Amino acid sequence: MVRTVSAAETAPQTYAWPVKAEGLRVQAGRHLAVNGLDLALGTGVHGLLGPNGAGKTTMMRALATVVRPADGRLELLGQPVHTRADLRGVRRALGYLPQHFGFYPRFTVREFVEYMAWLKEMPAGDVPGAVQRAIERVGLADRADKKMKTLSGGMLRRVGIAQAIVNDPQILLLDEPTVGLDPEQRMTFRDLLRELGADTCVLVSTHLVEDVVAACTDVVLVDTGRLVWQGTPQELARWGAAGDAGDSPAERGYSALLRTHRAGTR
Ligand SMILES: Nc1ncnc2c1ncn2[C@@H]1O[C@H](COP(=O)(O)OP(=O)(O)OP(=O)(O)O)[C@@H](O)[C@H]1O
Repeated sequence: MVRTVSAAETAPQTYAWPVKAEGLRVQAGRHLAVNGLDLALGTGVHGLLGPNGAGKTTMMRALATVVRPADGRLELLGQPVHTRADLRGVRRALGYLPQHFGFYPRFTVREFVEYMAWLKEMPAGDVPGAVQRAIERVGLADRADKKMKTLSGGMLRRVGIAQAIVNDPQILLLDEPTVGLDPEQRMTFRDLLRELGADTCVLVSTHLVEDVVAACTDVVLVDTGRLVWQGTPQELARWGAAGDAGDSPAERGYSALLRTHRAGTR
């Protein structure tokens, strides 16, 4: 299949970071869930770690432009999105799997992914091929014409990943994509992540430190709405000591960094 290359893709890149946040503050209801976040993300797979309530979902929602920041700066693909700018161009280049995504249960997998491709304003001629490829990449080709309501939880999650990648996004945001995936599918998904990270800025939130070690080039650790630490999975593993909680060097590194951060903020 020959993919149509948009003008945006051939234009010279004028920004240093696909994602750049400075002093970002984002409300979740009345709560300031992201509270002064500084972050720069390049091409690659960034694993977003942090305890429950750290602000990961709220941060993803701001990056996906579904919630406007309360304060600070946020630039996506070099374009400020914290202002009232026209976001259509940026949104066309985004892929987003929310923590909970809605769908019409009577749609087939193919109809749903097509519908999302249409919402992302993909050229009509590109849609059927792109949809088929996205469905194949998540291993659901044999279910493509089954209704969404007949799928298992793990399969639905994979449809969610398919809709997020259908437009070959430049920024891909995946909020807990591996929830409900069986071990075999998690391995396949890690391969897909590595493949996508070659030319895309991928941010993937998870509670599974082992997934981050296996598939991410970079780790982003957040707590109480702020960046605690950023580095490679190998550096994360070096932070842990024998007394830290966890079953692997990276899990112990995670515990050690959070402990140190919390001691410093008390
Ligand atoms: N609608 C809301 N109203 C008030 N507080 C909220 C709302 N949504 C989220 N919060 C609070 O904001 C904080 C951050 O929530 P968020 O869902 O972003 O965290 P998270 O890191 O994704 O957590 P988890 O790992 O549990 O998914 C939490 O303290 C949460 O209780």
